[in-house]
Amino acid sequence: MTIAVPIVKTNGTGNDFVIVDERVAPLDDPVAFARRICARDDGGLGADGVLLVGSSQHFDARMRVINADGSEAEMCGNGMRCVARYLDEHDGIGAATVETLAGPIGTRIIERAPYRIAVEMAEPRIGDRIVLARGDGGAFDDVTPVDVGNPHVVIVVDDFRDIDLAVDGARIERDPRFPHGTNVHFVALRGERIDVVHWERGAGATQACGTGAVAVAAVLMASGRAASPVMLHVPGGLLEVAWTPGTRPTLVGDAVREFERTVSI
Ligand SMILES: N[C@@H](CCC[C@H](N)C(=O)O)C(=O)O
Repeated sequence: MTIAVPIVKTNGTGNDFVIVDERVAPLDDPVAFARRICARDDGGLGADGVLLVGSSQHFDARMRVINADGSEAEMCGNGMRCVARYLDEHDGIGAATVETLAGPIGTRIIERAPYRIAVEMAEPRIGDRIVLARGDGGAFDDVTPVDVGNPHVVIVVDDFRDIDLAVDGARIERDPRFPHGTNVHFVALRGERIDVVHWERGAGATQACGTGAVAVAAVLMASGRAASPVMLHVPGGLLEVAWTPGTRPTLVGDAVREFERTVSI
């Protein structure tokens, strides 16, 4: 039997998602759906993941995050802005609290034309600095694991020419030191300017990663290399993170609705 599923294609700073409102169209097999719809060739729409919006007993809604490879993530910062816009447009909720596997997350619409949204993220837990081997026999010596509800490593390098994102990112994502896999962020500091490129667990290279932006900002602030609020230049644009240790950080960025349609599965 073929089922018609209404979807919204959306992105936050270029990190792109397919939203399915499970309150309207529950999916039997979200993993298979994500793998098919996220494929950038082979007949898919192309996306970094699927965001499932559902009802929550205690909060305004629930968001589940299924990566392009079908794995489930605890949280997604850019995706949360897209869901916040969806809840604003479809449910009339401008300030939502959304249940996730990383706990309840608060959202607030700052502007609507164009959409600019603040997300109150989970407080980052910064691990001890470690060294990781590079593919060429050298080492990355400025590596910090950070938990933002989902796992990240922040690697500061002198120059992006020193890395091969696909090779180094994929290897570190599966390094046995990170039993649940990890998102990987390479950071280059150029005076006041902070550039970041991302390799996401379950999705590969992405234009932006919101939880990753919080991880990067937290590491740079905690080590005295940046002060709040931090502006991060990522491939898809700019992300802003404000944080005072001991509180929850705020991530601010856009939320773009690309198109809505019904797909048959
Ligand atoms: N793009 C996201 C993070 C999505 C989940 C991630 N790939 C994981 O597996 O943890 C963001 O904006 O935070």
